[in-house]
Amino acid sequence: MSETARATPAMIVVMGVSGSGKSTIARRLAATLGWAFLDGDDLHSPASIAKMRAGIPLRDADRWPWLDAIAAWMHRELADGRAGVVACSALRRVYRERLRRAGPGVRFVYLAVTHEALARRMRARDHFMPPELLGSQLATLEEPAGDEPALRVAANGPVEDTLAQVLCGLAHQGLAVPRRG
Ligand SMILES: Nc1ncnc2c1ncn2[C@@H]1O[C@H](COP(=O)(O)OP(=O)(O)OP(=O)(O)O)[C@@H](O)[C@H]1O
Ligand SMILES: O=C(O)[C@H](O)[C@@H](O)[C@H](O)[C@H](O)CO
Repeated sequence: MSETARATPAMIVVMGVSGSGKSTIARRLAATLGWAFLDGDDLHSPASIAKMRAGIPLRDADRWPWLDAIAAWMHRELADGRAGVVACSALRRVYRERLRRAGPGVRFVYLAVTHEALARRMRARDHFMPPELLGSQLATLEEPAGDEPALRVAANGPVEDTLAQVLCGLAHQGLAVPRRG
């Protein structure tokens, strides 16, 4: 890792549609690296949670204040010199651009999962997000383009495989090494 990379704390946003494994992978990644962790789901307004629970997709107007609250958390952590990991859908490019305002260290890990695996995972869990919203999630998703600071990971397999791929990809970019001991 270069000294420059070491000097600028990283803020990794684990992104993707509902059921792709963002919360699971982001939490594990933060624990492995010893970095701060935020689950973006915890910052949704009660009104947004009620909407999703009722099977109504969020709209841009619902998401902007939420994304700004997440960006504010990332900005505070970076300003205090702390690296972090955030779970946030960040489905559209404009949402990612908004999150990147938090600071130069913001990067994305995109969990790419097949429609079938997503539907299976969403049916299997107990969560406010109903499986019926998967269609609108996929319709809204704009996969990160080549000019965005994003690592794409195929995340159809077991959690441990996905985590290993993420760590390997980040290490390749000189971004993160698991803490020792
Ligand atoms: N490779 C994998 N990576 C992450 N999660 C996986 C994987 N395989 C299976 N799962 C399971 O998929 C489910 C969905 O994971 P999780 O809740 O982390 O997704 P999410 O993207 O945060 O969803 P949401 O945005 O709706 O909160 C969990 O029950 C998790 O254990
Ligand atoms: O951006 C969105 O459409 C939604 O906010 C969802 O993706 C949720 O945050 C979450 O992932 C649900 O569990």
